[in-house]
Amino acid sequence: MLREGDVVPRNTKKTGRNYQLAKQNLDQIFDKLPDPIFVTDQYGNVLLSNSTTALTLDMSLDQLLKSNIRDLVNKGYYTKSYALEAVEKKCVVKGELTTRLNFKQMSTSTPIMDDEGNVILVLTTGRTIDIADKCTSPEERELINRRKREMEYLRSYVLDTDTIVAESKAMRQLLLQAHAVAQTDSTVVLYGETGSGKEILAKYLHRHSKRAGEPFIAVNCATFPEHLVESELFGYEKGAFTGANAEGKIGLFEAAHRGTLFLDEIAELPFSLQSKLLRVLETYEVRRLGSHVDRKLDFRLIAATHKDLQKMTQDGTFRADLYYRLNVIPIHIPPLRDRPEDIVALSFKFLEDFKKKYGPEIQLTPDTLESFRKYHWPGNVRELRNVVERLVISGLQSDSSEQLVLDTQIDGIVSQYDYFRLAGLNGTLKQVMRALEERYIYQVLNECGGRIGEAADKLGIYRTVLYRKLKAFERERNAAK
Ligand SMILES: Nc1ncnc2c1ncn2[C@@H]1O[C@H](COP(=O)(O)OP(=O)(O)OP(=O)(O)O)[C@@H](O)[C@H]1O
Repeated sequence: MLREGDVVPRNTKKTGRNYQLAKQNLDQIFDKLPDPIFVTDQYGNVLLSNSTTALTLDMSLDQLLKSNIRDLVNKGYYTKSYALEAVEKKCVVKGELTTRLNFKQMSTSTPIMDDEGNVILVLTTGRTIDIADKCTSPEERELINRRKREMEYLRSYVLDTDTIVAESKAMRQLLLQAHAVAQTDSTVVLYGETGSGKEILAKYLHRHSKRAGEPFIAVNCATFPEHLVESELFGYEKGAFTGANAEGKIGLFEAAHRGTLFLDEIAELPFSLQSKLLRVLETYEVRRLGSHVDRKLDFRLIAATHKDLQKMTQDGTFRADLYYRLNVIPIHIPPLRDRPEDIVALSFKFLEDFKKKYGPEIQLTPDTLESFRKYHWPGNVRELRNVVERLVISGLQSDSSEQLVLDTQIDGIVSQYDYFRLAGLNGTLKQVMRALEERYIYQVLNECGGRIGEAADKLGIYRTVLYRKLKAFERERNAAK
């Protein structure tokens, strides 16, 4: 951060490191733009674009980047192309067009010329026109408004999934490392406590890799019953075993073909399957259960765990050969309590997210933030997100009762006085029971220092059930957005 008296380097020469950084990250800069944008060559081939453009056309960014504008017009993705007109006329061309998903846009195409005045590139930007107001019939207006809401949702989805808060030095370095690693095809193991951000980082690696337009398949090895893991991973042929789907089923390895396979909780993979996984990673061939044919696949593997895999190899619970095959690039995500700068930045991010969703004017007081910084966060970022959401919902801010709620959350001191109101518990019995269940689970996790197995024992449930519940809490919140 700049302080008074600091000398700000002036932007006189376009040779500095930051300029190079900006140039190198042009793809990302494009992708952050909330409006459609693309660059084509003189033949109409799309060279650069962003996810928003792809969304208005109902296609993936990768598909778009392999397309030609003339073909897109011929196939009805656009009603017309100003980019092609700009090549012909050699001047800026503007006008309205409609995309396949019925988005009306004001499009501006600007040609970029070489020294001899030949068009070499065309930059096209679009602004979605608010046509809802011009519609007369209520049905038409409703349809368009619905499309707009869908578009807003997709747009925020595209932008939000990419947002990794990295304010602490440790996380910044980690993201730099991740960015470099994303460009390679090496196997990565993400180590970190539950809720510390392994999956969001795996998605980041995928989105910044050459596989970005292909599938990202996430599999939690702890949530499959042992007898199902093999058929889920490898798939099976028709009638391979009793109870199998009559049509057969494609496995998750195959589903990840050309993309990224994310194996979460890899330490929970049954020992018998570890050697099978190793074989796949050595040959990149899989054979469905009940089949005699090996299928050649191409995917990148990212694994994650909160356990010490190396120690497990010494204990004999994890195959050493698989460990060495997986552990090509280990990335360790520090627990949230070790990066207080992120606690604060994440709190603000989540507060903003939830304010958009729930709308109340709410602020985090310095006391709240201080108590956040001091807290142990056994459930890491996921738990912080939950706490901020509860705070926003209960609307308890800048008075003494808010501190009580936080104390309740953080130190397990339950005040009997008007507990339900202060804790923001209301609604149907089912809703209150669910909220209490979630809170209790996090309290026990806290008492167990974040150790899932121990917490599950204490709660009297299987660890797989506990995982499922934690994921379900998150899913429900996402669905409620
Ligand atoms: N640095 C971060 N910036 C923004 N959001 C984050 C960050 N880290 C984690 N989150 C959010 O916190 C929640 C938990 O993260 P995630 O699912 O990636 O954790 P995990 O380590 O994979 O958890 P588990 O071990 O339980 O599978 C998600 O909602 C995720 O989006």
